[in-house]
This record gives sequence, structure tokens and C-alpha cells, in this order.
Amino acid sequence: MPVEEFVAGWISGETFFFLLSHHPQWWITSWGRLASSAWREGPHSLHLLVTTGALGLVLGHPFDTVKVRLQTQNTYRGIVDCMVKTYRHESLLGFFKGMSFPIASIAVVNSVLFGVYSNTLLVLTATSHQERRAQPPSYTHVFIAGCTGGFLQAYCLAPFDLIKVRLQNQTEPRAQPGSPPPQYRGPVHCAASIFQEEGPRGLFRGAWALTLRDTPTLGIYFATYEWLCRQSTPDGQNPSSATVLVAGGFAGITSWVTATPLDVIKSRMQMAGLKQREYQGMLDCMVSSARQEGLGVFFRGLTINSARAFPVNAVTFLSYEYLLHSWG
Ligand SMILES: C[N+](C)(C)CCCC[C@H](N)C(=O)O
Repeated sequence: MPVEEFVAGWISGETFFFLLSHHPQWWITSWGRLASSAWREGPHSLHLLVTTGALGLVLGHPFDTVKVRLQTQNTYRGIVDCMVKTYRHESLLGFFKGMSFPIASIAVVNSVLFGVYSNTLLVLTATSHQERRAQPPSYTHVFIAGCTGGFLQAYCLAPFDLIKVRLQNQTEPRAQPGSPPPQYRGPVHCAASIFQEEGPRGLFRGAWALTLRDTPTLGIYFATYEWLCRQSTPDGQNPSSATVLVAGGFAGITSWVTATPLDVIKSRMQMAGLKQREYQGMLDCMVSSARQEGLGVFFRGLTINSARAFPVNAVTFLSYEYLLHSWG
């Protein structure tokens, strides 16, 4: 089984910088150093691509926090109201709650997604990544391979995503003397408390909704990416960097448009069991949310999430393609 796709997915998901850089000062200075050396070496430098992957995730996280809050809390009137309240009560740091686990896990998740996708295509079409420009796979095969990757990555993502959502929803300001501490002190404490209270299954709360969200929509993700690349690339040639960026960005948005209804349900199920109400199951969550808040509830957070999805997915595809290309 070719492993390059797993490795390229891993690096484009990009974690090792996080492991090296527990300290924000280190992060900022080393990113600055890498970016400036990459600038000198030219825009195709690996450093630049890899660090922009991480940077995209960091810069995208505040948008994600606003999205999650709009989806699960009914106290905000809209994007601006949520931003203002978060900033007033929790300062800028409030937007970065729950960020460490996504950064630590995105590499594993992307590695599984891209690795399984490419190897499923290999099984279906008997072509390797390098051969696929000359012999492009059908969109049906691309879709099936994307769904397979999406299905398997959902299981790796589920516990990390649960902890992210729980931490993003803690609206307490940073510990001030005398004020009650938030329920979870950090990602590890959050994981440990869920494990203690609900056992290992507790960590997979909402996992079904997540799997249903990701399986078809990651098929759409890869099919959109392939379609957009082929539209603007002459037959048999590799797409240009600009094409990859635009196709990756729109693939991200398209797949999020289709994923948002189940994303809302997934986030609500993950929050169930805390202050909010319990649901009997996914269907109950859908029906009661729609009854109480109207059908618009299924598109909560879509605008802000699309603004985040474009740059994040543009960079992911660019580094993935670039890495595979440079390994020949
Ligand atoms: C399938 N679904 C739409 C859920 C996600 C597709 C894009 C995944 C990417 N890591 C991101 O965070 O944007």
C-alpha cells in the first residue's frame, strides 16, 4: 500500500510544529523565521506551505468558535453579537478556546482522510497518484473514495472534536480570583472528566452524527476539487498552484454547505448531557431543533464557516499536491 499519501496528508494537516512549540513565543518567532527564509527561497518552499497549514488552522479557529457558539447557544443574535460578547467577557483569548486538540489531531485526521482516499482510488481504478493525471478516474470513483476516507477519518476525529466543542462553549472569563472556575480546566482535564463520568463511550458522543456528516460530504469535497481542477487544466497536465488553491477553497465551501445541517445536529448532540437538554437521539434532536427554531437552524454558522473554510482548504490541497509532486 503506497504510504506517501498518508504522509502528505499528515504533513499538510501539519502537527509536528505544535508538538515542538508548546510556547506561543516560540511559535510566533519560529514561524516568522521560517516564513522569511521561505520567502527568500521562493514561494514553493516546503516550509512556507507546511507552516501556512498550521497558520490557517490557528487563524481559522476564532471563526470556528463563533460558528460552534451560534449553533449550540441561543443567546446570540448573530455573528457580530457573538463576537462582541465573546470579546467583552473573555477577551481575544476566548476565541482560541479548544484550539490545542484540533492542532494536535489534524495531522492524524488528514493523514487518514487523504491516505484512505488515494488508496481506495488505487483499488478502484488501479492507478497510482502519479498516473491519475494521464488516466483521470471517473467522478463516481472519486466520490466513493472520498466517502470511504470520510467515513474512516470521522472515527479518528470524533473524540477530538467533542473536546473542542465542549471547550469552545465554556464562556467563563479566564480564571479571576473569587470567580467559579469553568467546568473543564483544559483539554486533558476535559477528556479525563468525560471518561470518568461516562466511560470510553462518552468520548464518542455525537460520533454517529459526525460520521453521517462526513461520509457523503467528503465525497463531495474530492469530487468538487477534481472537477474544478479539470475545468481549468489542459488534459494530462498538473493543475497550477493558483488552480489548486481556488479548487481546494471551493471544495471546502461546497462540502461545508452540504455538511452544515448535520454539523448543527452533531454539535448539539455533543453538548447534550451538560447544561443543555438531553436528546433521545439524532432524529429527536433534528425534530425538536426545527420545531423550536424553524428550518433556518440547519444553516446556522454557515456564513462564518465558509469564510474559514476557503483559506484552510486551499492551503491543505496546495501542500498535499506539492508534497506528492516533489516526491515524484
Ligand atoms: C466534510 N466537512 C465539510 C465536514 C469537512 C471538509 C473540510 C475539512 C477541513 N479540515 C476543514 O476543517 O475545513
